[in-house]
Amino acid sequence: MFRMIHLSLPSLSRPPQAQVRLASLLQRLRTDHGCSITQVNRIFQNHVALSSSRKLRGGFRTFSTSEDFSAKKCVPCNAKDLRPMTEETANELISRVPEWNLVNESGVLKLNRSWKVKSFLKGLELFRLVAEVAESEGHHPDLHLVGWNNVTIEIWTHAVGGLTENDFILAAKINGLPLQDLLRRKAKS
Ligand SMILES: C[C@H](O)[C@H](O)[C@H]1CNC2=NC(N)=NC(=O)C2=N1
Repeated sequence: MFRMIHLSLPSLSRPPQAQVRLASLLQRLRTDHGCSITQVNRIFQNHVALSSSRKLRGGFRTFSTSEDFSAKKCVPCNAKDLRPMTEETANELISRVPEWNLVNESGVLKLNRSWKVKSFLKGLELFRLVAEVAESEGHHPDLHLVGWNNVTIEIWTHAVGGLTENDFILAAKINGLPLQDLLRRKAKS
């Protein structure tokens, strides 16, 4: 059973004091919330990001710092406590999905990446491979194929109007697809 722990988390942007406060906070997780040592260690090892939602007032979602996003599974987007992440958190995570860009489209944060494919049909084949991953994750990208060979994929969580960890998981899984044969060779510089 997933239990949301509402804690006023110290800002991690000022490491020295925050680390001390964080250590005592983690002690409180054990004493006040009955977390086991294993649970506390898992929270400590993970990057803890403040939820951007006022309603959660210091609630938090953890983003694994070590685990590769492609090894994770998306969660249903209709989960009640799902909130868009802050731009600060997105900027911390973007380096974990190489070749993807973080864009802010009229206030909505999205991930996007473009490819040049060999042909229109290869573009549709790329869409099919991506669609298989999306369907298995229950999380879907916006697909664009323009000028016959220019593919752009945008990923964001429509249910919350911004980015969640699901988007980074889907981007990482798309990075793992065998797309090489569909793509035009980069012109020799
Ligand atoms: C219940 C299920 O999670 C929703 O219908 C999913 C389907 N795929 C989705 N994909 C994306 N990108 N955003 C969503 O909000 C979303 N919602």
